Amino acid sequence: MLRKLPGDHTRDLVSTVPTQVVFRPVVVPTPAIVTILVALFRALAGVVRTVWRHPVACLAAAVPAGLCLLYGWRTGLLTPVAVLSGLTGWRFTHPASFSRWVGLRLRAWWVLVWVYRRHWQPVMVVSGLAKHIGGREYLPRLLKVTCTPTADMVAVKMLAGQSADAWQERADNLAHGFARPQCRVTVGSPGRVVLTFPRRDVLATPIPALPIPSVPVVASVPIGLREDGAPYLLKLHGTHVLVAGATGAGKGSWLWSAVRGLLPAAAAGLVELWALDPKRMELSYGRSLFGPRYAADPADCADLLEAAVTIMQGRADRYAGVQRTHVPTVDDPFVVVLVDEVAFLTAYQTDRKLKERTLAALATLTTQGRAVGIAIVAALQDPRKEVLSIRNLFPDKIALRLDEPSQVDLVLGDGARDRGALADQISSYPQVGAGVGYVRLEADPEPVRVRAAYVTDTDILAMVRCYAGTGEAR
Ligand SMILES: Nc1ncnc2c1ncn2[C@@H]1O[C@H](COP(=O)(O)OP(=O)(O)OP(=O)(O)O)[C@@H](O)[C@H]1O
Repeated sequence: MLRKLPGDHTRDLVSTVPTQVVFRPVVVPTPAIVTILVALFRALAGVVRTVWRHPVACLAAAVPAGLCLLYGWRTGLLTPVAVLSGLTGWRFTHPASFSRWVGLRLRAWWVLVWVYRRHWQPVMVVSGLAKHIGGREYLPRLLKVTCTPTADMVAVKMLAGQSADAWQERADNLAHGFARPQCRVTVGSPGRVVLTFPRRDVLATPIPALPIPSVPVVASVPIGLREDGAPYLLKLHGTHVLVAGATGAGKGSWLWSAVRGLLPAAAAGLVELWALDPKRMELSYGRSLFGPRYAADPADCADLLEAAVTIMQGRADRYAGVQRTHVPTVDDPFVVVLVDEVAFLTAYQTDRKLKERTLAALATLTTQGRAVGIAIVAALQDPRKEVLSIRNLFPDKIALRLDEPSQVDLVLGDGARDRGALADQISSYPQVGAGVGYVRLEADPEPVRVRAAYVTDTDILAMVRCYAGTGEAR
């Protein structure tokens, strides 16, 4: 109407204020039969849609109703009673499968209706994700809610032309709007985002040291848990990992969890664990696991790194034109060089020559080592470029508790904090926050929140008792 007669629209104006123009709706007289037919069609479409979307719920209502009509209310009542008793029995005998097939689905339906759909319009409008154009309101579409044991996942179709960044910037508004502690926004398929609202933090309490793998594992090592409760495996073979975190952030638990996971492979000769421990306070505790490949003095550390470079070059010469990737074997084991507080060897090293040797060896290993089976796992307190100029040579990064918001992007790369990596907000209370961090892998820009298991001194002593001598030169 307005498009056909552009001059007419002022006739329908009800009020204008500087920020808002309100139109009186245009009333078109319609014959009653048309209105009735439209209403009937809508009702029918609604019934078909409901049956299509919720077949089980419809069946659950239809069967007792049908039995009631055919055989009376006593028989009709029998079905829901039998179903309820069955469900109760299932709930108590197999809680895990009940939760997966029934509990979480019921919960998803309930939070869809009671939380997300009920508050959708006001939250979208107030957070600025809805749009008003020509007096009409356009809302992003709430597609589906699924529940995991720890979080609600809300799939959303964005408005045409909207970007995921706009949602990431309003993650805080969404969390408060739906009364959830946090909201993380991830990109689904084009035009869609998934909002993850954690209900309970599975990472809020320390995770005891994980069992030592029963078989040698090399590629991905069990480290701890992800925020969705799934086990977290850290890929080490074919990459290098930088773990950055303020003092007391729990960097040690990442290093020790990696060592613990690799011990069977080291015992089988498929992995060599090398340790550089300039502070002498971390890896020295399990020193006998590393045999002669342990160094604490900066000069010894530089020697050890150069020895790794020599191995790397030897392998590169042998592999050239023969093989392009490394396969761990007893003759060519996967070499994992653990470096605690790498800044002691680089930025804080006063001997310039030593510092240059160390940096050159680290840079050579991080640029050329992964294809020939050498990985560096380095821990660092201060992530500034002046402290570790080669930090970008580490493909995979982990940000544990950091002191300032700006440090998050320094560690994980631009935009990581906007994508939900709130490493500066991790609790400094060790019980709650030590070992917790955000992981950003080379292959995936979405940061994942993870907690490393806590390998205590007692666990390390037990590891030493079982595996001492593992690192002796073969
Ligand atoms: N994964 C963990 N879960 C629970 N508590 C932990 C964990 N990791 C470490 N802690 C606790 O936090 C304290 C500090 O840990 P840790 O020494 O590993 O930190 P750090 O980051 O290496 O600190 P620094 O850089 O000062 O050496 C430990 O003494 C321990 O009590």
